[in-house]
Amino acid sequence: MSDAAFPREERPSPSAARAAVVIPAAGRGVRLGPGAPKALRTLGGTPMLIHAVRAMAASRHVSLVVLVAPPDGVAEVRSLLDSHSLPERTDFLVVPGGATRQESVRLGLEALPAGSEVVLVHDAARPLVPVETVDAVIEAVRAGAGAVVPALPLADTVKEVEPAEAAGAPEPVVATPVRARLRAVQTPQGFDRAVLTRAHQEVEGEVTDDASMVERLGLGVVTVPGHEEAFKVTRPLDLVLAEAVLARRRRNDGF
Ligand SMILES: Nc1ccn([C@@H]2O[C@H](COP(=O)(O)OP(=O)(O)OP(=O)(O)O)[C@@H](O)[C@H]2O)c(=O)n1
Ligand SMILES: C[C@](O)(CO)[C@H](O)COP(=O)(O)O
Repeated sequence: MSDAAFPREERPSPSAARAAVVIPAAGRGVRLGPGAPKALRTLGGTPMLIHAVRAMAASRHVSLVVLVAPPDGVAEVRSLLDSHSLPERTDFLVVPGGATRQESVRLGLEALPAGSEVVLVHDAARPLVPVETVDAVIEAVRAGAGAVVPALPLADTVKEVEPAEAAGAPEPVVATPVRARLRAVQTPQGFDRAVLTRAHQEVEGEVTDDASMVERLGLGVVTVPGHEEAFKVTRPLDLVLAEAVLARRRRNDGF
C-alpha cells in the first residue's frame, strides 16, 4: 500500500512518523512443542511474525519495524518480509537475536536509527493484537508517559507459592494477592526511547517484560486497556484459539 492510498489529512504528521517497533521473534517456542521456531509457525497459512508485523504496521504512527530474528534465521525472515504484502509507508530491518528475550530486545534497540523517540516492544508471539491497542499505547507515550503497558483484569484468583523442586509436587501457598489490584500485561509496551535505553543499559538480572526494567529504575509505568485478542501464543491450545480468532475475523471481513 502506498502513501497515495491515504487522503492527505490521514497521512502521519512528521512527529507521529517517529514511532518505531522492536519485535523480538528469536525464541524457539519450547512450550509450544517440537517444530520450527515459534515466530515462523503459521496461523491461517501465514507465519506468526508476519501477522505481528502487519498488526504493528496497521498503525499509521508506525514508521519502522525492527524484527529480531532467530540467529540462524535472518535470511529466512528477510525473505518472508519480501514475499508478503506489507504497507509501503513502513520500513523494516532484520537483526539477529540473542539467548534471552531481554537480549533480543536490546539488540533490536541498538539497531534503531536516530529519530525514533517513541519505541514499542511487541512479542511476535502476540500476532493478533488490534490496531486500537497499538495506537492507545503510542498515544499515551506521546502524552508524556515514560513507559506504557496494555493490561487486563484477571479472571482467575492468583496464589503466591513456595515453588516445589519437583514438577507436579504440592506447593505451599504463602499469599493471595488482592485480585482487584492485579493486571495481566501484554504487548506492545511503549516507551520514551531514552527511558527504555537506560533501562536496558543499567538494569541487571532476569525480567519477564521491558516495563519491569523501567520500574527497577524507580521510574513510572502506566497501563492502558489491553485486549483479549492480544493474548500470547505460548502453549498448543493458544494456537487453536488464535486460528479460531483469525477465522472469525476473516468471516467478519467477508473473506
Ligand atoms: N531468546 C529469545 C527468546 C524469546 N524471544 C521472543 O520473545 C517473545 C516472547 O517470548 P516467548 O513467548 O516466551 O517465546 P519463546 O521464548 O519462543 O517461548 P518458550 O519460552 O516457550 O521457548 C517471542 O516473540 C519470542 O520470539 C526472543 O526474541 N529471543
Ligand atoms: C512481555 C510479556 O509478553 C508480557 O506479558 C511476557 O512477560 C513475556 O513472557 P515470556 O515468558 O517471554 O513469554
